Amino acid sequence: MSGPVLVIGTGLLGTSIGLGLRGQGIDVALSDISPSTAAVARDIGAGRLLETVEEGFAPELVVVAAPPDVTAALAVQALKDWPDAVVVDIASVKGAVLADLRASGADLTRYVGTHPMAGREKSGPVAALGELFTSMPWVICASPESSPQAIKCAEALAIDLGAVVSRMSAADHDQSVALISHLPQVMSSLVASRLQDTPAQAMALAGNGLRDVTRIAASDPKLWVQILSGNAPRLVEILYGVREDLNRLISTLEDPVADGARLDMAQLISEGNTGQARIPGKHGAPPQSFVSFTVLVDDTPGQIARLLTEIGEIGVNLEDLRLEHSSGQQVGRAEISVLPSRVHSLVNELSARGWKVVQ
Ligand SMILES: NC(=O)C1=CN([C@@H]2O[C@H](COP(=O)(O)OP(=O)(O)OC[C@H]3O[C@@H](n4cnc5c(N)ncnc54)[C@H](O)[C@@H]3O)[C@@H](O)[C@H]2O)C=CC1
Ligand SMILES: O=C(O)C(=O)Cc1ccc(O)cc1
Repeated sequence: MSGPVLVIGTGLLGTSIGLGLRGQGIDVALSDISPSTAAVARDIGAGRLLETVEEGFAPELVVVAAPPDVTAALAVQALKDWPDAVVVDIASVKGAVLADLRASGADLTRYVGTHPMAGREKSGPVAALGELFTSMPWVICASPESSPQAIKCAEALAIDLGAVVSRMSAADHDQSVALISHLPQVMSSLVASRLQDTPAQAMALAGNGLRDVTRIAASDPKLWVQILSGNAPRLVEILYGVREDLNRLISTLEDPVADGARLDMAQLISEGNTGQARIPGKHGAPPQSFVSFTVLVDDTPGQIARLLTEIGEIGVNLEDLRLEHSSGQQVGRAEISVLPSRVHSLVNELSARGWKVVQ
């Protein structure tokens, strides 16, 4: 893509797109209903303010990165304001936005709905990351009206930001994300909401299991009201199934020593094992097992950086890293994941260099 690109809505996603494109040297103009939000995005380096662009400014692409409930109206307006531009949106629900666009009567030749499957539980420009989309899926939901040139431009945006393009209809997209994104959000919020009145003494026992399951419970309620209501029928179908599973589990646990109860419990966990193993690994590759071990790291500045540098010097590719810090302890725990074939030599080498390794 050569640009320029106009980003409308400079929150987490819009600013991340601006940062990523600026990193490629592409001219980016920024616009937000909140002038101070746009100014923050500009200050971070995501582009220049739309009101400061020169006469005759004509974007190649307009990216609507505002909340789902205003996305269709902004896309209609952008198609009018920028008659030579391709207009894409990145809203998390696609069917509802497309239906509103069609109802507006706008010519949708230059419009393509898209959805980067990358985000964070935070919102606003300050949380933005230029690398947010690297190796993450980006769904292109071309509609029958979209021109081949508009589709190519939408795909170029995703590719330029390092994402992996995946093509789907809006209906297939909404069906897929109901399970892959909206169910996890709801389950995470349901678990975390149980913690509201938990005594501090119990909360102090929290480990990574709880953190893993509840990370996205910190998401923005305003955004999620719009996402859940925009995809409610698909999510409800899945929740009926979850309700049945929950009812079965409750009956089993009401009499855990009954004949067959233990088999039921084992089945629940092992069915979860099967589903979990199907989650793709890095770069959309098939799931791959890594081996993890823990290195104890002194709680002093620069220790993590030194550990990572030394792993690089040893020549082993770090597949994942998780840091855990126990309150009141002078030591942090760095959980390192690598390919099984590399673990033995890495552990030996790190131990020889004086690191405290626990497996
Ligand atoms: N948060 C996430 O992880 C992901 C979000 N998305 C989608 O990206 C879009 C943006 O989400 P976030 O960046 O997370 O939200 P955000 O709340 O960080 O940013 C939204 C921005 O849009 C602006 N805005 C609101 N109404 C506007 C209007 N009428 N005109 C211009 N600007 C307006 C707001 O002032 C705000 O700066 C949403 O449609 C969301 O569904 C897609 C993938 C991931
Ligand atoms: O935080 C995460 O891991 C997410 O998965 C965030 C997210 C939120 C909304 C989307 O439409 C897509 C991704």
